[in-house]
Amino acid sequence: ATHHHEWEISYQFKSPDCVRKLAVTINGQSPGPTIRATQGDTIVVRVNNSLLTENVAIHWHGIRQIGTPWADGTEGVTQCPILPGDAFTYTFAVDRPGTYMYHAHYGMQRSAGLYGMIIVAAAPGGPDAEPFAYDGEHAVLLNDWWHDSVYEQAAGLASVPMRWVGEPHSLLLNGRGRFNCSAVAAEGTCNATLPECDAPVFDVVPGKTYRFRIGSLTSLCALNFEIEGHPMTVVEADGHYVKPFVVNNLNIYSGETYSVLIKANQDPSRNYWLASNVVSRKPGTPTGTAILSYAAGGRSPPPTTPPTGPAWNDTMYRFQQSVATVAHPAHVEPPPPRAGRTLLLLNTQNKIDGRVRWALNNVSFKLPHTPYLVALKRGLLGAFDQRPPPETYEHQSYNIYDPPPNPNATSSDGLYRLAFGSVVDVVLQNANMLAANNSETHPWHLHGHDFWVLGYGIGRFDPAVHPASYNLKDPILKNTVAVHPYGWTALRFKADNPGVWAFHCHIEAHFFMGMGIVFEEGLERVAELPGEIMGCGKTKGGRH
Ligand SMILES: O=C1O[C@H]([C@@H](O)CO)C(O)=C1O
Repeated sequence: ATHHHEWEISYQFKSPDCVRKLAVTINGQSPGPTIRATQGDTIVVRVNNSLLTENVAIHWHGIRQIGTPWADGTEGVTQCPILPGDAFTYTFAVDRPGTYMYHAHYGMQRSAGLYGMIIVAAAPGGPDAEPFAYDGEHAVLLNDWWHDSVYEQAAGLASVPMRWVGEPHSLLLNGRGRFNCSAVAAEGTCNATLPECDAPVFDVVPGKTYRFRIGSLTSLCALNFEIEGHPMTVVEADGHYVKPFVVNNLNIYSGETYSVLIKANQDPSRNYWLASNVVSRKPGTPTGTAILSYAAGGRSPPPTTPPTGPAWNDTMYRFQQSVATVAHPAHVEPPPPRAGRTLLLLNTQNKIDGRVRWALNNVSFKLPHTPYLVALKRGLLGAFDQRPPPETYEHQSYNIYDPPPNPNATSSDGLYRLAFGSVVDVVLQNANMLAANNSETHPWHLHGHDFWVLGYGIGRFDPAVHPASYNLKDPILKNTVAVHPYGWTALRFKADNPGVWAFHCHIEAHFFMGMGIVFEEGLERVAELPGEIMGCGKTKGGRH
């Protein structure tokens, strides 16, 4: 089946956490409408940009875009942005069942409210049929939210000295949160009685089993999600079935999705909290909440205090969940036994011309003005730096526990060109930031592929030692993975999807500050590019 959607992108006054703010909306909504389809369907979304003075581009997060690399929606990589007044049609297949998301991929626009969920049902009776059963289903999309505009945030990040975005004002569940209005200075901008910021309610019937699809598109925060009194069995991660394991609460990083099963087996005379809490950074934001409602409890808030989650700085707790996430025994897709090429990427916070930036092997990423896909197809060699970025760093001598000894870095828009069909390993090594005694969690997201997660460690990655302990038996396939503080994460993928693909930290501020790279593979196999991805108005695609 083909599903057609007509979207109008516009600014609207919204009060997701009871505080009025301009948000980028889809057909007046933030989050936007959930896209629902069945595996094998085609999605057609015509995006009309009514932002008046602002460009837009939309990325379909977790959808591999096989055969449609120009529909990945990554401004500067796969397309020119959609200009105000223009329309752009994204057409792509959803070839795998699972829980996915979409969001703006232009500047820091995702943080302005342009995001939503994609839910793809398994083809009935097919090889990807779900290896678990449930009676009902709910979806929870997690986010963090600031009252400052993304322009204030971006300008702050690019300033000397940098003005960091700081901790979010609110945590949102399905686009709703609740700010304490007494803390808002301006009269009339906070209204706690608006239905728009009422806690979302999820109904359950006693005795039944529910699937919760949970996604996070936070701009900054790693989150811990909990359903008070209801242990969760993890069954899906990023569209892949997981060997089931039970948690009382779930750590989820920006760009990840999970499905969990819960049994509605608690005292049905009351309600229970859904709670999201900041982890990995010292929390400065109240718990985000929603209500699990057994009918007898009506819509009323639970009688308890919302759960506050595990200790925010318990890295090993989160590490253990990462390691526990492996492929379901009946759905193991073994990785190729070895890679033809290995990239060792040191993640550091640096300074360039006084600006705080992030770098990989001391190169900070900047997006080119001409999208790579177009530049490469047309042989426009001057459109970006032709020198490939470095494949490794001084891994034997670099002390990841110290701030960078030489914080200076260079910036580049060069990319890694991969042999089509080759197997590539990437090891992401985390390190200390500019300030002493701190290393953050970075969720890395790869476009156009799922990768096998071969291993995690805390400390210095040693290429002579650690590959021997890789999980080649049942690694999970994912599109987003955490690199823990002072840790490393090893992943493997096949460069078998012709196109140009971004790979970056999914923290909005960090990609903006240069924390990403780009891969090209099989460019000669990319079909003729649709003119729509280039230029604007009547000159789009070089038409005259
Ligand atoms: O890039 C970042 O900058 C701040 C901090 O290092 C400086 O304020 C922070 O927490 C980041 O992740």
